[in-house]
Amino acid sequence: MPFVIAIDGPAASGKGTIARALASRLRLHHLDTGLLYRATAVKGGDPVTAARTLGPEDLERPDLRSAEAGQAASRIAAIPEVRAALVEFQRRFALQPPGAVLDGRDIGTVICPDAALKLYVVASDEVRAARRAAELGADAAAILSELRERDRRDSERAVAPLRPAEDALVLDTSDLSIEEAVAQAIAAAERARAGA
Ligand SMILES: Nc1ncnc2c1ncn2[C@@H]1O[C@H](COP(=O)(O)OP(=O)(O)OP(=O)(O)O)[C@@H](O)[C@H]1O
Ligand SMILES: Nc1ccn([C@@H]2O[C@H](COP(=O)(O)O)[C@@H](O)[C@H]2O)c(=O)n1
Repeated sequence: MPFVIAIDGPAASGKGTIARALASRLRLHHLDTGLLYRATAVKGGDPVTAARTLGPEDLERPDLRSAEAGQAASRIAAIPEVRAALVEFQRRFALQPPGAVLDGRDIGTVICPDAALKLYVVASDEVRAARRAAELGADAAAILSELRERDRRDSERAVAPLRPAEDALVLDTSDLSIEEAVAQAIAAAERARAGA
């Protein structure tokens, strides 16, 4: 049985940083599922067709990480047919041996409800905005309102809204360095692997 770790949480909380480190440390595959929604939005045209025809080249575009792509992604992510078009790929990815780490918004609740470990990564709005602003070289106040708008849309949508799975472990990274946050996640993964 592949070892699957589901990581969810609001924008810029540190999900991807933790997911990459866990995958590298535990030698698991990693999928940043937000990229699928960003690529669908940036591809343009009818979003359902874009999601159904997404190819590897769409995931390599240099403009996927922008704040605009994030906003556009959260709009098309509310369309049930877009989500449905992306489910199968994510589930197949998760089942590759020896296992995988997937990060997103609905991994623990919808995509991989049987994951061995579910982490819900959070940080205060201000900390998230400061980190993302530093990463993009952008203004923290503008980023703060962009993150809040995106989180609200992601939490309020009818299908697969952003929320912690009932059995998720909440990891608040507000006062943790990257090394401290990763260490806590690795400890949780080792407990899950040992069946504790
Ligand atoms: N514990 C931490 N301490 C300091 N900086 C951090 C920490 N965790 C993540 N970061 C930084 O915060 C930024 C956002 O982190 P990351 O991209 O991992 O978040 P995310 O939740 O995956 O974002 P998104 O929702 O956009 O996919 C990055 O620049 C990352 O280096
Ligand atoms: N499992 C997921 C992953 C992402 N989304 C939507 O995509 C937007 C961009 O995601 P990032 O992780 O790259 O910031 C996000 O705001 C969500 O709207 C999703 O719905 N489900």
